[in-house]
Amino acid sequence: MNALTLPDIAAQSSRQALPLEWVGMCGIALPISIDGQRLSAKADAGVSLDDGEARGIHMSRLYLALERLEQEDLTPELIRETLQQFLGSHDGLSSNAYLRIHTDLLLKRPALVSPLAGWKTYPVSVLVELKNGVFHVELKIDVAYSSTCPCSAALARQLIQQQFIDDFADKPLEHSDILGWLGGQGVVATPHSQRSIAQLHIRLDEKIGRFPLEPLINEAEAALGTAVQTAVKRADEQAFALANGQNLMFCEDAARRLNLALKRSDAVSAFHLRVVHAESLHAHDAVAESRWNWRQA
Ligand SMILES: Nc1nc2c(ncn2[C@@H]2O[C@H](COP(=O)(O)OP(=O)(O)OP(=O)(O)O)[C@@H](O)[C@H]2O)c(=O)[nH]1
Repeated sequence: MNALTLPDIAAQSSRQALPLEWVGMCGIALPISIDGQRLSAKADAGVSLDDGEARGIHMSRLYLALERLEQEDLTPELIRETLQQFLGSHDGLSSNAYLRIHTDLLLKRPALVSPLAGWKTYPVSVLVELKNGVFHVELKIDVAYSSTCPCSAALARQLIQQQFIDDFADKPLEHSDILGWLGGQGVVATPHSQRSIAQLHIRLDEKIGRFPLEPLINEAEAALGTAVQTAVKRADEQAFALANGQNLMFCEDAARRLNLALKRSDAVSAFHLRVVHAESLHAHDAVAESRWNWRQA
């Protein structure tokens, strides 16, 4: 037992009386469960420090309030209660509470044709705040997909047409010759495509009871049509080539497709999305953004 009283610096008065918008801890290791899946997460937990005279907040009280999140499945209601606990333990000091949880969701995805499947990770952040008594829940989800440039595809087709003119200028058009030509030397050019990423920042409807991560990812991937694959045999790769050919996309096209898909979702009340095409034509990226009902909280 320590005979001396432990100094409590946080309880002292601040020399510069000034409120602060956010004070807390970032990068706290936290095991969580989402829909029964155990995940490794990092949490950023904070409150406002409204009392400008107070030297500091009580970090340990926020840290300890996170304990419940490792014991129960993560839901908006559980997080709301955690934020209320943040504020309850900072009575007179704080009126706003914040929590950000960053994790990688793991989903098993089937191959396009063969009876195979494999795992994909989706970086996900759950961003919540209890500000002026109003509870906001947002999700950030990254979805990777392939985009084939429609302009490049048209230019490649034109070169193939030119090759056809050159190769068949003085020849009768025989079915077997054309078939062979199409499967070989005729296709002289291919369009460029790139691995692309859709960064979805979604504000959830306040009535939502669970985090609809998998449904939102499925809707985004369906809208794009070219989600990156896991287990791939040649039959799957051929189906992927067809999917790319049927879904030629500029970044603007991808952003518009996602906009329409998210607007259809009952779970979504607002969004700000960003698509990034890591161009193979350029050393820089092609980027488009789209917002709906979006106001910075
Ligand atoms: N406020 C604040 N605390 C910090 C910081 N860095 C480390 N800490 C430490 O976080 C620890 C926990 O703070 P408190 O929650 O106030 O700890 P406590 O006084 O034992 O707990 P309570 O009795 O509940 O107030 C303290 O030892 C602080 O020194 C900082 O930048 N700000």
